[in-house]
Amino acid sequence: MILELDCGNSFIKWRVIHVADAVIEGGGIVDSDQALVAEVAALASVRLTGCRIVSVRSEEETDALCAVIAQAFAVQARVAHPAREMAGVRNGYEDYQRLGMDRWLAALGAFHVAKGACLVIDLGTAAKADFVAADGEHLGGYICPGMPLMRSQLRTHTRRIRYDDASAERALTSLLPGRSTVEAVERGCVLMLQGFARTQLEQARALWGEDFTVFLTGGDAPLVREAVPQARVVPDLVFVGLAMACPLD
Ligand SMILES: Nc1ncnc2c1ncn2[C@@H]1O[C@H](COP(=O)(O)OP(=O)(O)OP(=O)(O)O)[C@@H](O)[C@H]1O
Ligand SMILES: CC(C)(CO)[C@@H](O)C(=O)NCCC(=O)O
Ligand SMILES: [K+]
Repeated sequence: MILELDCGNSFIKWRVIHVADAVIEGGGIVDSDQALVAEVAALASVRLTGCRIVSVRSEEETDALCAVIAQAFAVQARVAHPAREMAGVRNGYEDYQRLGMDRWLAALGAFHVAKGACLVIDLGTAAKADFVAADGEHLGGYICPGMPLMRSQLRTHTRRIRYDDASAERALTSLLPGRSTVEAVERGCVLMLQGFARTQLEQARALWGEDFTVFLTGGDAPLVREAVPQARVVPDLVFVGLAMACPLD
């Protein structure tokens, strides 16, 4: 069994899979290295033979996580690194090392699955879109604040926007104009995300007509599902790319 980690800005997504057949033994989402070790160790009969990591955190934080993994499970983690070209995809950044590894791996995974032009929309702490043409050329993409950042900016920079998580969740049962602060903010931010997703779709149409695949991933993907009904929702798209970048056996 191997441990796979997608280390985002706010959360670490983890899963344990059997290498031979990729059957998933367990998984979860945690907000600290310590919680990660506790959850993985709690998985019955976990015997890890390897670990692969994609991280958008600093080198120091990523190294510290690798050390924690080595200590807890006696495996040396493989960390995915930037590449100019991989699996038929050519990195579109002027400086390929600057492209976020989560974006790069999601693009690799998407092109591998689509076998043609594709648009990846990844909604996490940040909202990201990336474009890969049919010949594998990564055209670049867009980065915007995601739902958590939009919400916290409003809370931070206003005096009178204050509400709790439970009422935030209740507010999203509809997207009608809000009749309370929590409804107005939560629904407004969801409409921003949906607008982001629709605009990316327009860009893809302008580039490729109807001949492309749209992928939707990230923790907040469900919030825009209806706005882009043609999208394939693939929550583990980054893991698909991670397996390609860091093969283990
Ligand atoms: N079980 C969950 N735990 C935490 N967040 C969740 C969960 N399910 C959905 N979410 C949503 O996912 C969002 C975070 O998404 P994600 O985990 O993809 O972010 P991230 O990887 O930390 O950020 P980024 O990819 O931008 O670095 C939060 O806004 C939250 O609303
Ligand atoms: C945009 C984020 C923060 C999203 O996780 C990540 O992909 C990242 O740190 N990227 C580096 C900057 C860039 O991709 O241009
Ligand atoms: K991520």
